[in-house]
Amino acid sequence: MSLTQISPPNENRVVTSPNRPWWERYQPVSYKLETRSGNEQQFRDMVERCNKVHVRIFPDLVINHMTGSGGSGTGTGGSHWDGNSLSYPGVPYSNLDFNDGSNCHTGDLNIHNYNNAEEVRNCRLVSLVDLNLGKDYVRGKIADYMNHLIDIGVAGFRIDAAKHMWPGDLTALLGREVIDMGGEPIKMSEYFQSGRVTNFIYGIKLAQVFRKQNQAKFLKTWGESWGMPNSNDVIVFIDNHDNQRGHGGGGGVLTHFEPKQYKMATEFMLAHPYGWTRVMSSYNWDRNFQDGEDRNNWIGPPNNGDMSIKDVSINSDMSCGGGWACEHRWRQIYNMVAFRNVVHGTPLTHWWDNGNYQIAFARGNKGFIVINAEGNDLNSNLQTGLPQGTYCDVISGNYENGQCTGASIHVGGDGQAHFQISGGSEDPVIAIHIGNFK
Ligand SMILES: O=C(NCCCOc1c(-c2ccc(O)c(O)c2)oc2cc(O)cc(O)c2c1=O)[C@@H]1CCCN1C(=O)/C=C/c1ccc(O)c(O)c1
Ligand SMILES: [Ca+2]
Repeated sequence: MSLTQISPPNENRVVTSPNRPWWERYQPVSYKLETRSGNEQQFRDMVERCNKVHVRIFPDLVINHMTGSGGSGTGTGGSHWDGNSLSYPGVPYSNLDFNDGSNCHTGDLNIHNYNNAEEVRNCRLVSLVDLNLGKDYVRGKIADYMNHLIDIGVAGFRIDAAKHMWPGDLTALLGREVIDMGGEPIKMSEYFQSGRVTNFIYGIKLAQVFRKQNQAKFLKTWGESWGMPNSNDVIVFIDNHDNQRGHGGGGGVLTHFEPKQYKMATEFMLAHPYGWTRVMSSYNWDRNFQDGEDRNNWIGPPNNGDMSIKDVSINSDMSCGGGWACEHRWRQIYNMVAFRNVVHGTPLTHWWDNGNYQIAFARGNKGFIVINAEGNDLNSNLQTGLPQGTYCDVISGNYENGQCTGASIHVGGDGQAHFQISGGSEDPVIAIHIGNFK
C-alpha cells in the first residue's frame, strides 16, 4: 500500500496575476470538490480507481485560512467570495468565523513576528484571512468537509500550514466524528498521521551530502542522532511542493532539476530505515534565476492554453511526457519503493564506507545498497548479508520474465559480492534485494 498526497481538492480562488500560479490552490473559496483537477464525480472516480489498486489518497487539507483579504471574485467552482467583507457563501462563512483584533494584536491583522506563537496562529499568513478554529461552527464545517472526503474513501490528510493553527484546535477538530472511516473496521486514528510531523531538516542535510558539502561517511549514524524526531513520528522527503521552488522552509534542497543527485538522495532515503518516506511527483517549468531567486517559481502545472490542466502522457518506458516530471515513475525510484517494501522491518546492518563519499549498507538479510557519490571509481568486495544467489541490480534495470534487464550481482556462500561502480556513471548506485533474485 502506498500513500499519495494530492493538491487541495476543494474549490479555490482563480488568481490571474500571476496567471494561474500553483499556489492559487492554497486559497480556499469553499469545500466543494471542484478545481482545475476536476469535479466531485471525477474526484470520486479517481479515489475509487486508486483504492482498487491499493494506492491510498491523502488530500492536502487547507483549513487555516480562506483567500487573501483584498479583493473578491468567483472560485473554480463558481462560488462568489469577498475577502473584504469576509463573505464565503459557498461554505458559508461570514466575518463572525475569522480571527480579528480580539485575538490578533498586530495593527493590520497580518503576521509580522514569526517568533510570537500567538501572532503566528491568530493573525493572517501573507494576508490570507485567518479562520477561527476555536469556534464550533467553523470546526463543524471543516469536520463536514473531512467526513465528506472520508466517505469518498481517502485514507488521511496532509494538514497545510499546521504551525499556523493551535495544536489544541487541531486535536479537538480531529477528535470529532471524523475518526470513523465510514463503516470500515479500521479507525481513522490508525491511519491519520496527526502525530506525524514533516521533517524539513532531513532534505536539507541529505542535499549537503549529495552535493558533496558533508562527507557521506557521516550517514553511518543517520537518524535520531542527527537531532531528528523519533523515526515512527516523522514524514521524511527530499523535497516538497514548496521548497522545491527554493522558498518556504527549505531552499537548497535537491529537486528533479538535478536528477543525478536527486535519485541518489531518494535511493538512500528509500533504502534507509528512518522515517515514513514520501516521494514527490512534480512538473517542469522554465526556471528563471535572477540573483538566486527563481522569478518563475509561481508557475502552475502544464496547461492547454485555456488554463485547463494538461493530461499526463505516458511514454513507452512508463515515464511521463507533456511537461510532467513524475519522479515516482522513474525506474530507479519505483524500484527502490519495492526495495523498501521487501526489506520493511529489518535493521540497518553491514555498514561500509571508504572514509569519504562511498557507502554501502544492508537491510537485515533482505537487501543491500552501494552508493558511490565520489568522483572516483568504486571497486570492492563487500559483505552483503544476503543468501547466496544472483540478484538483479534494480537501479540499472528491472527483473523481467526471469531476466535482469540491467546488471546482475552474484553473492557467494559467504555473503560476499564484488561491486564495481564508475564515479562518472549517471546512476552510480547498485541495489539488490531478495524480492527478485533468481
Ligand atoms: O511569496 C509568497 N508567499 C510568502 C512566503 C511563503 O509563505 C507561505 C507559507 C509559508 C511558507 C513557509 C513557512 O515557514 C510558513 O510558516 C508559511 O505557507 C502558505 C500556505 C498556504 O496554504 C498558502 C500560502 O500562500 C502560503 C504562503 O504564502 C508566495 C505568494 C503568495 C503565495 N506564495 C507562496 O510562496 C506560497 C507558499 C506555500 C503554499 C502552500 C504551502 O503548503 C506551503 O508550504 C507554502
Ligand atoms: Ca491561523
